[in-house]
Amino acid sequence: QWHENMWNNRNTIVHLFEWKWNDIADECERFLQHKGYGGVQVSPVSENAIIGHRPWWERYQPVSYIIATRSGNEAEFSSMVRRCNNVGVRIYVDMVINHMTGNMGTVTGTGGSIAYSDIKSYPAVPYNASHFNSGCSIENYNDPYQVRNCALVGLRDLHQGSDHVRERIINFMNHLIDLGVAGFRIDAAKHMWPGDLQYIFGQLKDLNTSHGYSAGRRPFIFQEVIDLGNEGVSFKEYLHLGRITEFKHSQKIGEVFRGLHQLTYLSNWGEGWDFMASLSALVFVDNHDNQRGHGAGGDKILTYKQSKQYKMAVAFMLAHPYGSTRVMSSFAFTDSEIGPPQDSNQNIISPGINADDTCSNGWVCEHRWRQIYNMVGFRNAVRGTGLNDWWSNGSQQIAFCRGGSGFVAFTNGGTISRTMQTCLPAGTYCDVISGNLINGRCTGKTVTVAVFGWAHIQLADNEQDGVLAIHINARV
Ligand SMILES: O=C(NCCCOc1c(-c2ccc(O)c(O)c2)oc2cc(O)cc(O)c2c1=O)[C@@H]1CCCN1C(=O)/C=C/c1ccc(O)c(O)c1
Repeated sequence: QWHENMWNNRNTIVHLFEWKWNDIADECERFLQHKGYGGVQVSPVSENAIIGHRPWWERYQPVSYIIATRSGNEAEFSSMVRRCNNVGVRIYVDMVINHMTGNMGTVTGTGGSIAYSDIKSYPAVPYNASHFNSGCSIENYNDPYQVRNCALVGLRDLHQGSDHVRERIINFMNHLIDLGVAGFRIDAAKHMWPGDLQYIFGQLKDLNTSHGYSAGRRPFIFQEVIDLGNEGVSFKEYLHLGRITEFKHSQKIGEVFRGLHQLTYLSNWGEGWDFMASLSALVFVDNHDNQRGHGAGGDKILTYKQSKQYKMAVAFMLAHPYGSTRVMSSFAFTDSEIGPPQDSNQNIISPGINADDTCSNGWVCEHRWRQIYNMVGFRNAVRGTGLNDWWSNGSQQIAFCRGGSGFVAFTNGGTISRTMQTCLPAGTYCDVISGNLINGRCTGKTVTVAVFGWAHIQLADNEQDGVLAIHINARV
């Protein structure tokens, strides 16, 4: 449950937040497979409440476990999983199983189901009042009982100790496994008892071998446990169940690349910064919630809006061996509630793809930014290596090798202009931050590595990007 079940020349999950299933299938075939992305985290697939202004978080208020949302229906979802698996891109489903909707009287779902949230009746599952916890709402996050047994922001809190609730959840997740998914994000895991989750995960099938998984593969599990170290519930309670989102990584990497800590202190990044063990961590720079500025990590979280620092942070995350990596792919927003780009009938608008491979129609597509997709390629090239030959100028300039397969340099202040050890075999390499290797030529900087790995590295702090990266798969 800690292994992503990706093809071995792939890594990194991209969260295609709010994308439609047909568009994700297209993206797997036309882009993700070619850039070495290993999988896609999709938005919740279960029918959700229709809430007036269509806020992004309406998808986190289930009405049933029918696959019917603004992203598409079951047939479209099933086709997407098949098409993406066929090109080696795995699908991970965002599971909202802690709760159903808020208390909003009679509510209609995106698949047309009706629910009576005031009396905790969800006939399309079916759930009735006996399947929910008592009416308390969470007041004190330092009380682990409240956090699990009371309602999160008033959302109807399911009782995962109930046999019926367990059976409905297990049945839904096993159906998704039948359709070929590789694993699950467990939303609001902190709000469910580890014992209940352990029971549920234990009843999940092995992955469907007709989608290319070897026999006996277990679903990849990554649990959303927001724990910055000061609440009653600790991430430690979930370590034995699967990976866990490491929000400290998101918070601290934002602080570092905003200049609040000098790069030289990144020399012990990971467990040295009080993060959880690397093999337990799912890491990211921002996520769908905290990119809006009021989630975990506060206003220091870097997003597409601070593009230079954001690309440096993503590049560092992908260059460093710590954790299993996830790249955020957003729609543009100014208002923190607003949902995805939609037409006059409130249908989600598909991203347009420009001639330069960027997106239009209100989609940011960070995963299509050259500095980001090329670092996904870097992470593939250095697979299996550690971090070695760390260098720093003692403040805002650092560089390191990944085995003998890759080299990166960062400056967050001042110009690097010196001969450095790149650990790479002699040859001519393309800097994959400033350009691509196309038809045997570098469209950006070229780095000539001499014998014993020495090369002159030039990186000014007024350049478009404060990063330089070379690796064995970008060698002229
Ligand atoms: O002000 C809000 N919420 C209160 C503060 C955020 O609390 C929420 C947390 C939350 C926040 C901090 C924690 O330490 C924690 O344990 C939980 O997790 C959720 C998970 C859901 O599936 C659905 C939700 O509505 C929430 C949520 O409201 C607005 C309006 C309602 C939705 N929402 C939001 O802001 C929605 C946020 C949201 C939605 C989905 C997520 O997966 C998520 O992490 C956050």
